[in-house]
Amino acid sequence: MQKNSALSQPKRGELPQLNMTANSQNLISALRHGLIVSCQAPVDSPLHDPLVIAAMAQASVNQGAVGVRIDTPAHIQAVRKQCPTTPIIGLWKQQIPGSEVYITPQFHHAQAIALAGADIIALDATLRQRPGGETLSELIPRIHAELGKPVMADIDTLESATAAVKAGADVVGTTLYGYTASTQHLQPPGFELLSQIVEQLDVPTICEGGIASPQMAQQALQLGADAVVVGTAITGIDWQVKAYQKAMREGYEL
Ligand SMILES: CC(=O)N[C@H](C=O)[C@@H](O)[C@H](O)[C@H](O)COP(=O)(O)O
Repeated sequence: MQKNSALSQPKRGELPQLNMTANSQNLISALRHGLIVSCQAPVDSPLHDPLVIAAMAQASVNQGAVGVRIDTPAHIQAVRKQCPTTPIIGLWKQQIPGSEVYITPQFHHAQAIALAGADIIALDATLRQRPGGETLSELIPRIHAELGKPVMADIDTLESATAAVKAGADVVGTTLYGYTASTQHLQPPGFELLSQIVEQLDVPTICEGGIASPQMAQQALQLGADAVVVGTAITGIDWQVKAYQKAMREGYEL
């Protein structure tokens, strides 16, 4: 794997001064055609613990994951400590009253996850109104200029992907396909959306959401994804056990 200078660690509380273009390119090539494991857990789960999340991240890296996707500053900090050179896509899920945007909604959330050690800042890049009124085309350049970090735009449609690229996103991800009012009738993974982005936009694209088997991850690459994020199918014990339980109970009661 190419040595990624962007991943060298700044001193605590410091943000690195980076050449954004070189930084983004290094990161994208470090992730190329690889598996990124999303190590997250529901807040009411015993797995929602920095040490547990860091152990899941380390286990993923040991088996060949090229990066991890991590929620909250505390978990990012723990993973950064455990896996000093692993690319971390960081986010911070925050529900803000009156807004549907919850993945890294505002600049100060991006700043907190950058300081915690994230290499790439993932944020909601749907066309929905952001809390605080900051637009995507203000937020992304601000993250570049003040935090020196590339941005992964979590989109739901081709329109939002196009707007994100125009706003300066370094990578787009199909993360929110199926999770917004305009896409809730659709079932992830967003393979059709992925194909449209690959055909129509010139931007590195990550297939994320609903990848439930190695074969599906393979299919995403064949459709042109630059990398694939898998969460629930690998690290989602709570969700998986619930699904098994439900299906078995239903089958038994029939
Ligand atoms: C929609 C949303 O909030 N997605 C989140 C984004 O970080 C996570 O809850 C997902 O687990 C992640 O996107 C990976 O997807 P899947 O777990 O389906 O492999």
